[in-house]
Amino acid sequence: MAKVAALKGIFNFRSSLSSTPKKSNGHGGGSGSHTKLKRRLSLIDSDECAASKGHGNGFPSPNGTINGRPGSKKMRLQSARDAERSPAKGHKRQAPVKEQREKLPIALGRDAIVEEIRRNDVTILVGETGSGKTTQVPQYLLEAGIAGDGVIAITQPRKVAATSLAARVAVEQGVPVGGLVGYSVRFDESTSNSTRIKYVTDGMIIRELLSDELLSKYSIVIVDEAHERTLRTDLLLANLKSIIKRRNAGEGTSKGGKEKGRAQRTNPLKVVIMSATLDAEKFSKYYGNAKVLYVQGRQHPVTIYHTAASQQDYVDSAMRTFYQIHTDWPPGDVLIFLPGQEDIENLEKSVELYSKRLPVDIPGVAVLPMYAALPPNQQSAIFAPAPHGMRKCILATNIAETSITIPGIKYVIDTGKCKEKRYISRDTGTGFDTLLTKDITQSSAMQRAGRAGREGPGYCFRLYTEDAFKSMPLSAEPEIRRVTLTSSLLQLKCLGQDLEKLDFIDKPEQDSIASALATLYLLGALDDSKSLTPLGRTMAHFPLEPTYARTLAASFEHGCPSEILSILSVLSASSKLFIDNTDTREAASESRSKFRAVSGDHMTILNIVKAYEEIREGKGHEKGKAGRREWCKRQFLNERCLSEALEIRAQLRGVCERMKMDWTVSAGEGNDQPVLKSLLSGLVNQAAFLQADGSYKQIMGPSIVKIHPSSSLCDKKVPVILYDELVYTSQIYARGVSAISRSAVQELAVFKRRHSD
Ligand SMILES: Nc1ncnc2c1ncn2[C@@H]1O[C@H](COP(=O)(O)OP(=O)(O)OP(=O)(O)O)[C@@H](O)[C@H]1O
Repeated sequence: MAKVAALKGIFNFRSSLSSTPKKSNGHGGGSGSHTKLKRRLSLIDSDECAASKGHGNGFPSPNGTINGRPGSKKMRLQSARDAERSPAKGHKRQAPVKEQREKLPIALGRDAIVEEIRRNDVTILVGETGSGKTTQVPQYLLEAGIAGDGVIAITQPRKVAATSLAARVAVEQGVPVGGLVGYSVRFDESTSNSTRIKYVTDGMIIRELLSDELLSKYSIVIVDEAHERTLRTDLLLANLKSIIKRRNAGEGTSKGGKEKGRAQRTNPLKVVIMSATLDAEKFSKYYGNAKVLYVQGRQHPVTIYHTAASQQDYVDSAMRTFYQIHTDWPPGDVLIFLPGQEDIENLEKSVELYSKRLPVDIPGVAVLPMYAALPPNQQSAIFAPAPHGMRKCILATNIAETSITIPGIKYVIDTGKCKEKRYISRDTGTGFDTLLTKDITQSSAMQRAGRAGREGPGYCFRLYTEDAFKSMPLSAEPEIRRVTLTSSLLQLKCLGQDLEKLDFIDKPEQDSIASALATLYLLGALDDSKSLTPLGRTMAHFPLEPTYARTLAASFEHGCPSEILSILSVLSASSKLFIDNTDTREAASESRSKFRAVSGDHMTILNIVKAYEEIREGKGHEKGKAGRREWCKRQFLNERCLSEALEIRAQLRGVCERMKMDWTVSAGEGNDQPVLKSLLSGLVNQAAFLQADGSYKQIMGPSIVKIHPSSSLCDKKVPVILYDELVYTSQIYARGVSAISRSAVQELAVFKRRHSD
């Protein structure tokens, strides 16, 4: 015990975390160490995660309740205490899956849910996190025969949720994944003719619309986590609305004359909208007053703590809170929510550093990062049990916020921050998305807390005050109102639909629509009458942003798809290739000089990919994974980016093959011009002329930009540049820069004249 006390001294919890509890939930009688923690944290009871809560939280009123497993507050606290008294309980052997299924709160409402969905075209189902919506509802519907001969699709905003849910439901059904239960996510599918329950990302089902506009193979589409309001979910909701009208004999809503209509139906569609934190009324109205069902209760309680004062340095607070849990609390893994990769990497280093200083009688820590840019095999590592005797500490972005159950998680630490995509408009009428760190919403906070308490009682430590929680907006602004619509507009054009006319739950801004139209016109995907061109149709087949899809299409004209695929794969990876900061810039530049191409950064990227491939093939001195990592480190390159890029490239090559486009064609060693011309076709909006004072002026915009110090062209003066992105600091910098030829500039000038006529 003396050792532990000394350890706490090292971490020196802030006074804001050391204040007296504001309000106790009454389960303070546990171990001495637990009492100490309570003194440091302001302890409040969780309303939004409590077992029997059905109202008072801004969500469902009990009126529509069809099911309940209403544990009293006393009962909940009792079970939490039990867990603390016998720490081993957190790791107890799970009951057989059949028993687990029957114990879920949703199980009591099974018949009522099935009956309501049988009777209605559209049903909205709201139930607490962990009540069993996502895993059970599809199985109930299949077992009740409601799906007929069709497939039941369950959409998810994220890949990892779709694949892990399919795995879980396959276990529950006692079948292998890809048989009765399957999944389909970007570039990865596991289904067969016998698949009847299919977990699918919202992006994939939108893509399926391109080949089957009525989604005719599905008899039921369940839109899960609808509260997230991703752009793709909103697109799907709008399409489902019109598909129901067309497939269900023109009735469209869940009310009125349906019995008569039903007799004439051949292949009707049912839609179920689900979430734990949903504005049910809004969705109900949107679907013609669709029926709303509430599933009350959660299987295990989650106790929530807020800090007494706000935390300036959330990464540091997360680290201290983690070690407080690790040294004081019973066994159980910890999930920490952070906004992005950079914070995750920083915290990973700190947690690992301190774990080496733990006294011998304190268990070790297994730190696992979890963010979108990680390769799938590293993402799935979080689902494996911690090595014997260790505590798992998962550092995640909001990729782990909804839907998933991570075995072993008992504690959640919520920093209250996330990254949100936002559209920055330009005066040219076009714009781009950028990621901004911001405070989360109440809905996110509840979802994050809901990742604990899935296998037993859980605890959520919020690194923000209760007042801060109360002043958060209930849910995020729908993506359709804040991100660029270019990609979606292109997909809709392929479906023969008009973004302006589609019946969205929230309409997009006129400016965003105009900007998306302008960009697609510039890229040649639309003609003067806003109609889709054959080029636009080809572009839509590539799972790339339209600018890059245009570049790829152009590379086939210029005879260099092989090179362009390598470059675009790096640019499409979720993390940056160059590890770059002011301190190491000179050393990095020197060690990378051997890859440097005269024309600039794009050809340099190509040289790096080629060198990395040789290392992977074992041609260098560096062997194995560790050797590759060491090689990258020496050149200040990010290995994660390169390995992800090779995966992306393989997937894109597959798409080209399916479209009978020969991606093996190459311009040949040192032949930069075709590659740069192809890039210019896509990045037409991202070019600038040299000015007399050495700065550059955008061709398609008003801004004066400088070349970023990290660029290989930083101290060169070239007549025209094209760039990947602009970075706003004290001035505007162009990053990822290449020099383009005068003839290419002339082509661009002609293009610009034509555009402004
Ligand atoms: N992979 C898994 N391993 C172990 N148990 C699981 C797994 N997936 C789900 N469960 C169990 O099933 C319960 C219900 O999960 P499900 O995802 O269906 O709930 P939900 O109501 O959809 O929750 P959410 O709103 O958070 O998505 C979990 O709380 C957990 O007990």
